[in-house]
Amino acid sequence: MTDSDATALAERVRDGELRLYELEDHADPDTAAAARRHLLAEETGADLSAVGDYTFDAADAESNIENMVGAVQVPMGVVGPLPVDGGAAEGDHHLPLATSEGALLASVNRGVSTIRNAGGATARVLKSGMTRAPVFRVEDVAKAGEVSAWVREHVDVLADAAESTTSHGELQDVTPYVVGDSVFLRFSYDTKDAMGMNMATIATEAACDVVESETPADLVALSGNLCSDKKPAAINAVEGRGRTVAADVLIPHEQVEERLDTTSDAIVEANTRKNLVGSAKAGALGFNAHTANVVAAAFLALGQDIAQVVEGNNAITTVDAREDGLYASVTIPFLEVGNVGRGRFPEAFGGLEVGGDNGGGGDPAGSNAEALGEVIAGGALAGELSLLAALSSRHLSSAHAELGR
Ligand SMILES: CC(C)(COP(=O)([O-])OP(=O)([O-])OC[C@H]1O[C@@H](n2cnc3c(N)ncnc32)[C@H](O)[C@@H]1OP(=O)([O-])[O-])[C@@H](O)C(=O)NCCC(=O)NCCSC(=O)C[C@@](C)(O)CC(=O)[O-]
Ligand SMILES: NC(=O)C1=CN([C@@H]2O[C@H](COP(=O)(O)OP(=O)(O)OC[C@H]3O[C@@H](n4cnc5c(N)ncnc54)[C@H](OP(=O)(O)O)[C@@H]3O)[C@@H](O)[C@H]2O)C=CC1
Repeated sequence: MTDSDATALAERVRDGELRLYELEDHADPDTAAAARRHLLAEETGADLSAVGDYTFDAADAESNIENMVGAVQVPMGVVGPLPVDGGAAEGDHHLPLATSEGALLASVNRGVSTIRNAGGATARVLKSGMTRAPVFRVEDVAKAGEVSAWVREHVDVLADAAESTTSHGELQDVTPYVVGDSVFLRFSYDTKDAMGMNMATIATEAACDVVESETPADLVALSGNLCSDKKPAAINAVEGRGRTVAADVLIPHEQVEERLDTTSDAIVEANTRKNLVGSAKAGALGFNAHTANVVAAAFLALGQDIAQVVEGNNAITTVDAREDGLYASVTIPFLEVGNVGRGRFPEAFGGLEVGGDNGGGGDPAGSNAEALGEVIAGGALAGELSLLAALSSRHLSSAHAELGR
C-alpha cells in the first residue's frame, strides 16, 4: 500500500464515486482503512497516526469490523499468579486486564495476592447455556397456548433443525413464555468452547422455520429480548446465560489484617450495607462492588464481546466472618465467554491462554471456555475483596489520587 493509493481512493469518495463502506472492493483492506483515516483526519483535524499504527493485517479483521479505519490501543496489564482450583481450570493463572482506570490493576492484584497467600480460589461453572429467544405473533391466547404445547412436545424436532446448522452446538431446551398474542421461545444451547451467540442465532433461525410451518405462529423478531443479550435482565440473573460461574476463598483473619489493612468484620459490614442493602435500595440487578471492572478489562484483553459486560456486572458478592477466617464468594449468573470463533479476533491479543487452552480443543468439549470463566470469576473475587477492604479502611480516594491521576 502506498499513501498515494490511499489518497487516490479518498479522492474517489470525496468525488461521490465510491461509498465509504465499499473501499475494500477497490483496494486491499489496509489501503481502504488508510483512505478512511485520510478522509476522517481531513474532516476532523484529528491526528489518526496512532489509530493507523496497528500490528495485524486488516484482512484478518474482515469478519470483526466494517468501515475499518484502524485500531484503538488500550493499556493492558496483568494480575497474578492466581491459583484456581476449578472444575476446568487448575494451577496458577495470570489474568490480563486492559483498562484506562488507574489503581484498578493494583487493587485486583492486591486481592489476587491475598487469595494466593490464603491458598488460592475455588471456582466452578454451575450451568452453561447460550440462549436466543425469538418472538412470534399469534391470533390470541388460545393459539398461544396451542403453540406453547406444540413446542413442549416437539423439542426433538426443533433440535434436529437447529443442530443441522452446527457441528458443535447442542440444543438443551426450549421454554415458551406468553404475553397476550406474543409467544417467546427461549432456546438454550450447549455451545461447547464457543461463546456461541452466532451459533445460537443461526441455529434458532432454522428452528423458527419449523415453528412457523407446524404452528399458527408468525415470527416477528429472531431476538425477542427475552434471551436476553447485552441488556441487564432478571431472567438471566435467575436462569443464567452463557456460563454461570462462582468463585470463593477462605482467608485467615490475620491475613485479612496484614494484607488488606482492615478487619474481617469491617469487610463484612461494608459488604452488607453497600453491596446488599445499598444495591437493594438502588433497585440494582447485581449485588457487588465492581465486578464489571474485572469482566470488562478481561473481555477487552481477551477478545470477548465487550458489550456483554452488561451481564457480567450482575454478580452477587457474599462475605462471612467464620470462626476460621473470612469466607468470600462471587457468583456471576451470566458470563458469556468463549475460546474459539471469529468473534474473539485472536490477532488482537496474541492468543494469550487464560484458563484452558485457546481454541476449541477442550476435553471434555467446552472445558476451555469454562476454565476461562473460572479464572475471570477468580479475578472478580479478588477485585471485590480489595475494593471492600479499601472502602472499609478508607483508602479508596487516596489510591485513585495516587495511582489514577
Ligand atoms: C491501591 C491499593 C492496592 C494499595 O493498597 P496497599 O495495601 O497500600 O498496597 P501495598 O503497596 O501494601 O501492596 C499490597 C498488594 O497490592 C498489590 N499492589 C500494590 N500496588 C501495586 C501496583 N502498583 N501494581 C500492581 N500491584 C500492586 C500487590 O499485589 C501488593 O502485594 P504483593 O504482591 O506485593 O504481596 C489499594 O489502596 C486499593 O486496592 N484501593 C482500591 C482501589 C480500587 O479498588 N479501585 C478500583 C475500583 S474504583 C471503581 O471503579 C468502582 C467504584 C468504586 O466506583 C465502584 C463502587 O461504587 O463501589
Ligand atoms: N448473531 C448475533 O445475533 C450476535 C452475534 N454476536 C457475536 O457472536 C460472536 C460469538 O458467537 P460464536 O457463535 O461463538 O462465534 P463464531 O460464529 O465466530 O464461532 C463459533 C463457531 O466456531 C465453530 N467451532 C469450531 N470449534 C468449536 C468448538 N470446539 N466448540 C464450539 N464451536 C466450535 C462452530 O462452528 P459450527 O457451528 O459450524 O460447528 C461455532 O459455531 C461474537 O463475534 C459476538 O460479537 C454477539 C451478539 C449477537
